[in-house]
Amino acid sequence: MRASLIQIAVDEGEPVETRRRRVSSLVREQAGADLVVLPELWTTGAFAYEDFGREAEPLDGPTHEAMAKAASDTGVWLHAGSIPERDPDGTLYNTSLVFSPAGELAAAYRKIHRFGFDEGEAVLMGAGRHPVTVRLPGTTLGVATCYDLRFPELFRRLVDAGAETLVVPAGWPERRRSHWTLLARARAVENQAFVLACGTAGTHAGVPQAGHSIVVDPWGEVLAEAGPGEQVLTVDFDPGRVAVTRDQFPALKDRVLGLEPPRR
Ligand SMILES: O=C(O)CCC(=O)C(=O)O
Repeated sequence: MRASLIQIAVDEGEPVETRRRRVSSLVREQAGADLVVLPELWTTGAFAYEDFGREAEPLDGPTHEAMAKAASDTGVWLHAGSIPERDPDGTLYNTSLVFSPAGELAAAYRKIHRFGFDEGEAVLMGAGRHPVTVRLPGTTLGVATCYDLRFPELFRRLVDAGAETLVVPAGWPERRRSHWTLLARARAVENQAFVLACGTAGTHAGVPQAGHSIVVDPWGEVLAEAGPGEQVLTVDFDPGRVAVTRDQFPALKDRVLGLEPPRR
């Protein structure tokens, strides 16, 4: 299976519509890939809080339209990263969109863990409630977004639902790059799954982005890692390695569920 992670630069100064066209072209350049992955909130930038409301779109808005067409023109599965989605009731969500090679929306995932503590996304957006998996020929994706990477219990739910390839679009800041790499490897090792984590480059809202998109195998080895700038990271991997790893080192089978409360 071939995956291409498009680590787009999100800089202010580039109008959203220009970036949408540029990203569409980059997706079309990935013909021959099976799966193309984009980062989190690449229309606005994950830290451009003031733009969330202005650029929010309905699920079937302009990014949906452009990405559905890019996926079908290219004949790839497209994890189109996330958009600021405006629900008909007015609530904003950080919502990831996954398209089939026919350009159909295969899944929408509203980010469950919102980042920002008492500001930004955490107060401006609603929280998703539903983990999401997507069945592809050859593997099942489990999707999560950026800050979700810090919450292993979500990934366990995805694995329990059959996920073998964990896809994490992000807008991770340079300041905590060491956490990004460490957590991507940890989620791969503990879940014995591939992790495809696609970040952004550039600087927006004064926050330099880490880049360093990364693909990790079920043994925790890094198959490919991007640099800090705009880059397409292409990697070939064998989804069958998940079953082999889980069979040869069956740690997942040793999980003990339903423990008693801690003794004090
Ligand atoms: O957890 C972090 O350090 C970064 C998270 C983040 O930037 C996000 O979820 O948008």
